[in-house]
Amino acid sequence: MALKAVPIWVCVNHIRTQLGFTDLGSRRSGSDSNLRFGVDKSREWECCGMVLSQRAITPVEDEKPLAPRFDSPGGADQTQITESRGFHRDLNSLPRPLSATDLSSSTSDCSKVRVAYQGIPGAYSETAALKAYPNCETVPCDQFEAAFKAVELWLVDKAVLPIENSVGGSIHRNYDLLLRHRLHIVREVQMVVNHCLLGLHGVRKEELKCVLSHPQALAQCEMTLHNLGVVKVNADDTAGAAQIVATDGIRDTGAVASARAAEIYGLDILAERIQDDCDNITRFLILAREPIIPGTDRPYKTSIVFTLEEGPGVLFKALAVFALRGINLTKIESRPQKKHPLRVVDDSNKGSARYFDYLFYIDFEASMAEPRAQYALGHLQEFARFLRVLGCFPMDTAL
Ligand SMILES: O=C(O)C(=O)C[C@]1(C(=O)O)C=C[C@@H](O)C=C1
Repeated sequence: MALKAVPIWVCVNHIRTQLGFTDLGSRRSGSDSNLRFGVDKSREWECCGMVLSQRAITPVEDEKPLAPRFDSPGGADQTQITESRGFHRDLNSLPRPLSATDLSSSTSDCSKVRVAYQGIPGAYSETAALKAYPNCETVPCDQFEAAFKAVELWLVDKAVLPIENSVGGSIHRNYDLLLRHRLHIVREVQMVVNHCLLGLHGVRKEELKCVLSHPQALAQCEMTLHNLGVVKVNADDTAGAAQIVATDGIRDTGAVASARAAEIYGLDILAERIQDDCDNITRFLILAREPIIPGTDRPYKTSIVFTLEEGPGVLFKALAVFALRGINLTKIESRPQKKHPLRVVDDSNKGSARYFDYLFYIDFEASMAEPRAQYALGHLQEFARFLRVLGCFPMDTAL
């Protein structure tokens, strides 16, 4: 497998303190892993340096060589040197370093952004993409996996991913995808989701026998659908359900979807705001190939994932690194480690014990530009077996 330098490589000096740590097993300190109130600053910087070297190079399967340029007397030599190291062959072709202007423009001038989402036009994920980037071009994908791949293959700039809902809870599969892929969370979007019951023109809701929708949407309308006495049928996404109802033309089948989907697929809205909780909010993440440069100009959140050793109080210690620094946690999620779901711990007196092995996902309210966040992660690194920063991004405070 070839190694290829990605654009982030040139940004590393600008984001020294802000990026994630990966695979920290080999760096763990054998010394003090007890809680303490201060940390050694030099150590924090050291671990960031380690991260940068790991983040600078991403393995790719299909490296396309850059054409060498000989526009200066030293050009050929320079090209040979960089080629032999397997890095950039042409330093002039490197992307320019990101600046604070890039960060602010990425949220305002969105005209050329292409955003992949799972579903078809009219899906809530598409609306979330348009909320984040009002002038963006939305690109439908059949699966979430395809949306991730579209970003990785440079077919689109970003992907939007529903991650949790105020009624249905976490979308676990999407947590797993975050870890499996190497994209960065660059933004979050919180959106009120008002579900409608849709049907063919002239149908009354009492006539419906069957209702199609995305499982999350069906779960969010559990009581309404139960009271209607309909059979719930899963569809890939809410807009896809509306499309099926429209194209199949079955009068006793409805869909739970958005008002926008009703308009797109020419269906009647039989009932509005049918979700069980009127404050039905879904949180979406926007993912990109490169992280943003975190600031302190507004409230930021940082998302991390880590694993811990087995033992009493380890999770307590992990969470205390934030509490000790007055950092608020907004989310904690645990997922099984799919490749190593069980950990065997040998206790020579009592034989070996088998434990479920977990990944912990945490969102905390602080920017990686803040020393307290850097210290907290340096501290966590002391007893985490693995730690990765999934992204640091502005909090969505507008609803
Ligand atoms: O099916 C859609 O329209 C989606 O965008 C998916 C999705 C989800 O996965 O949670 C998004 C928002 C709503 O919570 C319901 C469904």
